[in-house]
Amino acid sequence: MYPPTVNQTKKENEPKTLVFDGSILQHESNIPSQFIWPDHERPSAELPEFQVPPIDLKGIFSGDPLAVSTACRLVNEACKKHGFFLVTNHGVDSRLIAKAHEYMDDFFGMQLSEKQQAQRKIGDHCGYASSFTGRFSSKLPWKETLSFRYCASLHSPKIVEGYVVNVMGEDFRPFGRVYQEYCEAMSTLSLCIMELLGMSIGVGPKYFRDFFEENDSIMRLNYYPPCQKPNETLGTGPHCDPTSLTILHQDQVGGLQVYVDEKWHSISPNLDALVVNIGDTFMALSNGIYKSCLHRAVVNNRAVRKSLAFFLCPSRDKVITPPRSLINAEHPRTYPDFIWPTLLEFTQKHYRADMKTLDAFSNWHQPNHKGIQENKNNDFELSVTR
Ligand SMILES: C=C1C[C@]23C[C@H]1CC[C@H]2[C@]1(C)CCC[C@@](C)(C(=O)O)[C@H]1[C@@H]3C(=O)O
Ligand SMILES: O=C(O)CCC(=O)C(=O)O
Ligand SMILES: [Fe+2]
Repeated sequence: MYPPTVNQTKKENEPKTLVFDGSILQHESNIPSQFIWPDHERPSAELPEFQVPPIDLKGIFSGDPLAVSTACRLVNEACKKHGFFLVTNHGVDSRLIAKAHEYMDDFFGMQLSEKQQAQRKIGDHCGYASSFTGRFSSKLPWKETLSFRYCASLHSPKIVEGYVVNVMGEDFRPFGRVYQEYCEAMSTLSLCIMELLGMSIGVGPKYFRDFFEENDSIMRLNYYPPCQKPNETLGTGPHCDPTSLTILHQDQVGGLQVYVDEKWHSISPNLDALVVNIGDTFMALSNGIYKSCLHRAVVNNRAVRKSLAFFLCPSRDKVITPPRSLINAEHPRTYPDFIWPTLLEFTQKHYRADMKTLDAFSNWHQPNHKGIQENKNNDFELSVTR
């Protein structure tokens, strides 16, 4: 049913994989060509700032009817238009967030050889990766990442802590504990936001929440070293997250940009706020009514930038299908039914996630799906002929 996995291994006559050592490359003015993005995708110097009203969750937690109706209206407007919003008074302990950022400095400040103890394997999404030099051949992101799998199911208690100790050793247990606690806080907040999304679109608090009670999510630490050519590179290229919902905390350096009204806008740092954006899987769950947010991250030539991204994903066996009440003449079925592991595998083995992932996946998953063309410029050479 599925095409053979794209050939991931480098052939012997192919150039040796470039090694991205941020501690060295951050001082280089001669940037390797693999990191240089085409003119039309490069960041522009001056950008309009996007004024987005933060949604105060304090009233939601207390069940204040006026606060709930205001939040539903703001969320509905934002998600129909561009797919992101900010939340404040979110209930996540600021000391936990600060600790998570501190531990990132410790980990990414280590020697490359030490970080590579947690090296991410080809086709897997967990572990340490330095700009995916072994995975993509061009438009490489200027970043190092460390990703964990988080499971809310009671069958996988302390999965993050256990993974960290397993790959990095017992000395890293406090490190693992902080991210275990951080993921638990993100999972709890995600369920509250899923209820809000359900009420805002008119299907009630339960329908969406039920997909994520036992979520099987991804936690990603993004570490962006300074770059001497910040207008020719990108920390993370333009994309929509293939996942369901992303809760992101960016540090005070700033660099997150979202695409709204045909223009890129910068999102100013706010240490007390969390950025929430709709991903492809939730766009499918909402039958295309709520939009997957197109965004990217730029780098700078003076300071390291860090962000903590929690990618909410449904239980592996849940079939992603919108509620019948969201399917009508104005909104016919837009995407096929699928399970998240299939879309995840598509992004890890066949298609570099970008702004057209869900369209490409729909076409690949259900070839007779009308009018959808995969992105020919994608990095993976799709081994399938259709
Ligand atoms: C399921 C995922 C794939 C990526 C991490 C999560 C959600 C976001 C995806 C990603 C960040 C989108 C841009 C391209 C990407 C390759 C990256 O720059 O990291 C994507 C992640 C990935 O495939 O590792
Ligand atoms: O670092 C950021 O601000 C954005 C990162 C991002 O979009 C991602 O990791 O999916
Ligand atoms: Fe993203």
